[in-house]
Amino acid sequence: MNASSIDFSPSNLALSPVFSAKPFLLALSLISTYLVSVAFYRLFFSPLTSIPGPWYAAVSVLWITTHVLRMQQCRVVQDLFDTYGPIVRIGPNKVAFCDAGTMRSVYCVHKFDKSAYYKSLLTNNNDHAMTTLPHAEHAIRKKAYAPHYTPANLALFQPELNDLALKLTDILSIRSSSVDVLDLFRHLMVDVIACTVFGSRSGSLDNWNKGVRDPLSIAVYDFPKRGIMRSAVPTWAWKLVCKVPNARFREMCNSDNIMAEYVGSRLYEMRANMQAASLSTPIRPTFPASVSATFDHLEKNDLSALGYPSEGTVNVGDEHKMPLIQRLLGSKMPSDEKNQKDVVTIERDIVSEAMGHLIAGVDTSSTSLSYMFWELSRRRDVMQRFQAEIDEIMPDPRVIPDATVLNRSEYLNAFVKESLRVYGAAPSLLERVVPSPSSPSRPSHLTKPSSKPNSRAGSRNTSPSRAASPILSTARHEDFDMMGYALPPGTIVATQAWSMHRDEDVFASAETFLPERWLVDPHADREAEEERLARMHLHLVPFGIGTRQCGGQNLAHLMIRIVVAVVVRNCEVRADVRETNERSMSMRDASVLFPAAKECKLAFVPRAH
Ligand code: HEM
Repeated sequence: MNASSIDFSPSNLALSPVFSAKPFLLALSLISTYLVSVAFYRLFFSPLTSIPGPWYAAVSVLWITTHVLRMQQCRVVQDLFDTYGPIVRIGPNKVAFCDAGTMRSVYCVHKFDKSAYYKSLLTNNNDHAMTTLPHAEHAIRKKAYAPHYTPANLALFQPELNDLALKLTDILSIRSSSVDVLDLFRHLMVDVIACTVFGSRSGSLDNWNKGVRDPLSIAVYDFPKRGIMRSAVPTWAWKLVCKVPNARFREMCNSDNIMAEYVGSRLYEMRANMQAASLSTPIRPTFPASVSATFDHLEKNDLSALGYPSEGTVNVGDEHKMPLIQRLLGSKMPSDEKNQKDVVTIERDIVSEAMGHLIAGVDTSSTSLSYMFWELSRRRDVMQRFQAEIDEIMPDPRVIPDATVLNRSEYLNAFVKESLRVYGAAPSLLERVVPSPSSPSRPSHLTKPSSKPNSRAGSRNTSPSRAASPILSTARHEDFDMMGYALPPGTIVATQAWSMHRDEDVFASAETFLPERWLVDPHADREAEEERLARMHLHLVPFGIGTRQCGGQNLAHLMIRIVVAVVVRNCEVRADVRETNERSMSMRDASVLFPAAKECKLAFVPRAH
C-alpha cells in the first residue's frame, strides 16, 4: 500500500486503530483504580481510621486545602470540634486537637519537631528560627537571639519606642478624616523592628505620613503571599511566574530580595562600624555541624536561665544596648575571619534571622493593634474605663510611663489579654510531626505499649491524665498515644489558638469581647476566682506554647501597651459603619489573621486635656 492509497477522511480517522481511545481509557481506568484504592485505604485501613472526622477530610487533602485558600481554616476546624469532639482527623495524615493537657504534651513535654509547612516562610532562601524544623537545631538558633527579647533588654529601647508612638499619635491627631490603621501600624512596626533589630531608622512612618511608597513595608506585606505561591510551584515554574509582565506582581515576587537587600545593607554597615571601632567581640561557637551533641546542655539553658548580657558585649555606645544584628555578629563571627566561607554562611544566617523577625513581628502586631482600636471605637464602656486608668498613670499626655508601670495597669492588662484571646493574630494550626523511632529528638518515653483496647475521646475537656489513656491493642511501640488514639510516626498533629480561646467551658460567652473577665471579682469567692483565672491563662496561647513559642512576644507586649496607652490618653476613636463594620472586619486567617476588607479605617479625634 502506498501513501496515496491511505484514506485520511475524518470518518476513517475516527475508526483508525492509531487514534484509538483504548490506551487513554486504559490509563484513565488505572489512575481511577489507583485513586479509589488510595481513598479506600485512607478511609478503612489507615492507622488514623478510628479518629473521628468527616470522610471527605480523610480521603484527600483537597477539602481542607479549599478552606485554607478561602482563608477560613480556623472556623472550619472549630466547626469540626463542635461536631466530632476534641480530636478530629482533618486530612489523610493530619489530626487536630483541642485540649489543654494534650497541647502541653505535644508542644512542651515531647517538643515535637515542626512540619514542613513552615518551609514556605524561608527568608533569602534560607532557614531562620521559625523555619528550622528539628527541635535540637532550633534550640541553638533560639539561644542566639533570645537574650535580645528579655524585658530588661527591651527596656533599653523604650525611649525610641516611645518616640515612635508619639509620632504616631501626632499623625493620627492631625488627620481630619479616617485612616487605614492596619497600613499605618504596619509602617510603625517596620520602624520598631528596624530600631531594635537593625539599630537604624527605616523612616517608614515618615514615608506613610508623606504619602511616599515605602518599599520595605510593602515587601513585608507581600512576603507571605509570595511564600505560599513559591512553595506551590517548582523552581523552573517560579522563574516563569516571576516574569509575568505586571510591575506590582513582580514587586510581590521580588519581596524576598527587597527585604534581603535592606537587611544585608544594615548588616554590612554594622559590621563596618564594629570593625572601625575595633570592637572586642566575644567568640562563641554557633551553628556547629553536629547539633545533637550539644542538645542536652542547651535544653537545661532554657530562656529563664540564659542570663543576659553574660555572653559578652560590644564596647560601642551604650555598653549593654545593642540591636539584634550587632548581638548576633558579636556572638557568631570568628575573630580572625580566616575562613571566609564561614563568614559568608554566618552573615547569610544573620540576614535570614533578621528578616524572619520582620515578617514575624510586623503583620501580627499591626493586626492586633487594629482590632484593639476597632473594639475601642465601638465599645464606649470599655473606652471610658480605660481612659480613667490611663489618665491616672499618665498625667502628662506626652510622657509615656515606664514598662513596669504599664505592666502593672490592671485594666490595660485585661484589655490586652481579651484582645489577644478574641483577635490573636496567629490563630491557626501550629503543625508538629510525631517523630520516628530513629529521630534524635524522640524521647524514649513516647509510648506506653498497652494491651487494652482503644478508648474513644468523648467530652471536650480532657484532663492532662486523659492524654495518657490506653492506646489501641494493635498500637506499635513507636506510635504516639493522643487522647486514646495511636498515631504512627509522621502523623501531623496540631492545635489552634482560635479554638483554645473559644472553649465555652473556660471562657463563658466566648464570642463576646469582655476585658472584665480577666479581673478578679471582689464579691466572688477568692479561691474560686483564682482557679477561674488560672484556667483561663492555661488556655490563652496567642503566642504559641513551649520552646517554639513566639520569640518576640515581650516586644509585642511592650509595643502594644505603649501604643494603646498613648493613643487612648490623647485621642477618641471613631468608626464610620459605612466603611468599617462587622463585615469588613470579619476575621480571615492565612498564617496570620487579617480583616476581610484588608483594611481598618478609623478616625481619631484629639481629646481635650
Ligand atoms: C501580637 C503579636 C504577635 C503574635 C500574636 C505572635 C505569634 C507568634 C506565634 C503563635 C508563634 C509560634 C509559631 C509556631 O509555634 O509555629 C510566633 C513565633 C515567632 N515570633 Fe511572634 N508573634 C507576635 C509578634 C512578634 C514580634 C513583634 C516578633 C519580633 C520582632 C516576633 C518574632 C517571632 C519569632 C522570631 C518567632 C519564631 C520563634 C522560634 O521558633 O524560635 N513575633 N509568633
